[in-house]
This record gives sequence, structure tokens and C-alpha cells, in this order.
Amino acid sequence: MGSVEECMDAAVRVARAAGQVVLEAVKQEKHVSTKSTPTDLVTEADRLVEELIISTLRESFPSHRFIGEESCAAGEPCVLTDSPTWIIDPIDGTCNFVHSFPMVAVSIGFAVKKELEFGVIYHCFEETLYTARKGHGAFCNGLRLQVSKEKDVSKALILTEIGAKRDPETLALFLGNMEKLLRAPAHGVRIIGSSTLALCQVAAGAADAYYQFGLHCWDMAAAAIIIREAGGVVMDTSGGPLDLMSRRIVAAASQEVAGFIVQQLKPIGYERDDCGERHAVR
Ligand SMILES: O=P(O)(O)O[C@H]1[C@H](O)[C@@H](O)[C@H](O)[C@H](O)[C@@H]1O
Ligand SMILES: [Mg+2]
Ligand SMILES: [Mg+2]
Repeated sequence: MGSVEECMDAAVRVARAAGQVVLEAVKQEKHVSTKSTPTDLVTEADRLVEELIISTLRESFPSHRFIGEESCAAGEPCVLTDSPTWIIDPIDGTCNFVHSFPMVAVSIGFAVKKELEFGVIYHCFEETLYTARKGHGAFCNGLRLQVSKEKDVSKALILTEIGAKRDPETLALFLGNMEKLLRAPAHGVRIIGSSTLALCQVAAGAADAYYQFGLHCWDMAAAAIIIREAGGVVMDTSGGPLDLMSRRIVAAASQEVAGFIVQQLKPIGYERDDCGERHAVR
């Protein structure tokens, strides 16, 4: 199976290699298509980078299971079992990638018995590597990460993402949720176009909370353990335990800020990644 340490070392190597491919690809002409909605973009680079990552890891760990964003888009099952499972977003921030907006990451999470063991997120433009292993802390380029510990939402910088849906009802709920937090009043709300990099800012103490409806398991897996190991909290938007397949998350530097956000949010419905079974992440 390979030890967790061997798996994490392999994840770091392949994330860096994939990040260099992304950085080269961003300079080339992009062939853009759409998935679930006209704003849910995908490029040939997304597919190629995912193929690079999965083929490299499968060579070393043939018995493992893989959940990849673009493999799932192509019809592969998105089900988390007890098997050692890699949860991969080859290019997080594809819309940013298409526009050469410099917030693009490679995200690789790893779970055994449905428990997140480590996460690796590589910021392709900054060549910055965020890592965390369960019980061993969170790091950015080897420097330990610590959340801000901010407990007061009126002193908090909050990040979110829009998600793929743009119908009037979703937009009204999205803007209503944001308005509630701006009226708190939070210091600010920011949208940077990459869930994983936004969550890394919370882990780094550069933001104090993140919430979203509509992200996927591959947007959350690596980032959730990085935030936990940086001393932060991650949970469902209902306040319950994080459910990796639920398409929703609240992450924060403190229980107090997370709890305030949970109280304010009106839910926005998205179909589960696993379309049915519940998987609480421990
Ligand atoms: O598709 P990629 O991998 O670029 O991930 C993004 C999602 O597409 C957005 O809906 C979502 O809102 C976030 O921006 C997320 O990073
Ligand atoms: Mg993504
Ligand atoms: Mg992606």
C-alpha cells in the first residue's frame, strides 16, 4: 500500500511537476469547454494534468482508488470508500487559468478509511507548496502555518466562492448570504476564484474564515486537513461535521466565527458529489 509518508512524498513530487505543466500551459492557447453550467469551465490542460497526476501515482500505488475532478466529469464514480483514496483537483481555478489570472493551484488530498491523512496544494504562479499531515502540523514552503485565532466576526476577513450556478434564485441566496456578513460587519468579503487557495489563506492566518455552497470534494479534501492542522475548524454549513461529498463547507480560525457564519447562511442546494450516500469525514 505504501506508508502515509511515502504517499505524501509522492504527492509533493507530482504536485510540483503538475504545477510546472500548468505554468507552461497558461502561456499557450487554451481550448475551453464547459461542464455543468456555462461558467463551469474546463480545458484540455485540466484533463492532461489530471492524467499526469493519476498515472504517476497509480504506478507507485496500483491498489489505491482515485477521485479526480475531470475523471468524475467523464463519468467515473465519485464514491469515497475505506480504501486508500486520492482526491485530486488538477487545476483549481480553471476560470482564472483561462484568463491568466494568477490564482491557480494543484490540489491533492489523501484519505484512508474515509479519514483525511494529508493534503498537498501547490500554488502554480507563486510556486508555493501548502502541506499538512494528520497530527504533524501544516506548512507553507516548510514554514509552519497557524490560523489567526480571530474570534470576532467584526474583525474578520471572510473569503467565499460563487460556485457554478448563476440562476436568479441561487444568485439571490449567494448575495443575501454575503450581505448578512457585510452587515455584521465583517472587515471584508473576498472572492479569489480558487477554493483551495482561499482555504489556504485561512490556514495561513491571512484570512479568518471561508464558506461556500457548490464546491466539490476535490476542492475541500487537501485544504480541510491543512486548516485543521493549522489550528482552524472546518464543518458543514449546518454546524455539523464536515461531509466531504456534501458540496458545502464553513472553515474558520475559531469556533466563534464559524458559528456566527453558520447562523447567518441560507443554504444553496447542489447535488452531492456521491449522489446519495453520506460520508462524514473524521
Ligand atoms: O473548477 P475548479 O477546479 O476551477 O474549481 C472552482 C469551481 O469550479 C468553482 O465553482 C468554485 O466556486 C471555486 O472557484 C473552485 O475553485
Ligand atoms: Mg476546483
Ligand atoms: Mg479543477
